[in-house]
Amino acid sequence: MTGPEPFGARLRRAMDERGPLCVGIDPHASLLAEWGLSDDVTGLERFSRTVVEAVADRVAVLKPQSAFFERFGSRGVAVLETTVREAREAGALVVMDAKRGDIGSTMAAYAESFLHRDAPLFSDALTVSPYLGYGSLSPAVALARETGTGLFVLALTSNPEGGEVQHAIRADGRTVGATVLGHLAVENAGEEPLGSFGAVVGATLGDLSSYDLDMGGPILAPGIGAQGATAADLPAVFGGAVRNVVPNVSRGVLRHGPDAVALRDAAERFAEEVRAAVASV
Ligand SMILES: O=C(O)c1cc(=O)[nH]c(=O)n1[C@@H]1O[C@H](COP(=O)(O)O)[C@@H](O)[C@H]1O
Repeated sequence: MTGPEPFGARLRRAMDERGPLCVGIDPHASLLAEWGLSDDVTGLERFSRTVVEAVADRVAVLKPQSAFFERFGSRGVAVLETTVREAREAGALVVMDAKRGDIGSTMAAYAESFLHRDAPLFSDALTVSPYLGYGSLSPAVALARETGTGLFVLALTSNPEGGEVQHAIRADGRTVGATVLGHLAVENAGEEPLGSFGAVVGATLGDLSSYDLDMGGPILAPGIGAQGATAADLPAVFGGAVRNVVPNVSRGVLRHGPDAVALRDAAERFAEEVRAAVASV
């Protein structure tokens, strides 16, 4: 096979070697204050560097939340560029959480911003919204295939408001969320050991046995910690698909800063709980 190694294969290896935990880099103003940092670019830079130095050499995935960097304009985006680069250099895969979604021709530009090899914000994967129609994402799918990167498509989100759209029943009797999962199954068909086109499915959602989560790609599962889910919930929520789950914890880890050792210990506790939960299935 020619071309770069696909994201799904790289992610599977990282999950096997490091465990599947994803730590979110979400520099909320309230966390900057708790860490004794100023709510400005200097505080943002210190916060992000501390998280990267504490955990990027041990967790499979880091997920910077773009909004908390964009808040500071171009200088915040420059910090985001450095964060992505340093996290990748330390061996973590970076999922850029920017939740992009637009009509196809504009979607192509969003994809180039994060998934083109020469982009300053080049990341291993990007979160995207399919709610302008799944097909609107096709330029991002095409570029991801070319550059060996991936997408995480919002399917069943962790927030309580998501249901009015995602659980809505279409004319064919399927829910909108199930339809998104179906598109991803087609995208990932035949990809071994794991497809590159993942779904975002909240860990907060309870029993999802009415959904076919086995769509051949990874499942990014936010909601553990601050939103109330625990690692122990994962088997009940995801069933057999739990082996493809990348659980995300942001504030649940970040609130242990600014001490790097405390951050690392918190991430390792979550990683251990996740390992035990996955092994129980
Ligand atoms: O795509 C996401 O990452 C995401 C999807 C979703 O359904 N719910 C959700 O919480 N997220 C993100 O996951 C992170 C959760 O943060 P904590 O609640 O602090 O662990 C935030 O960056 C959210 O934007």
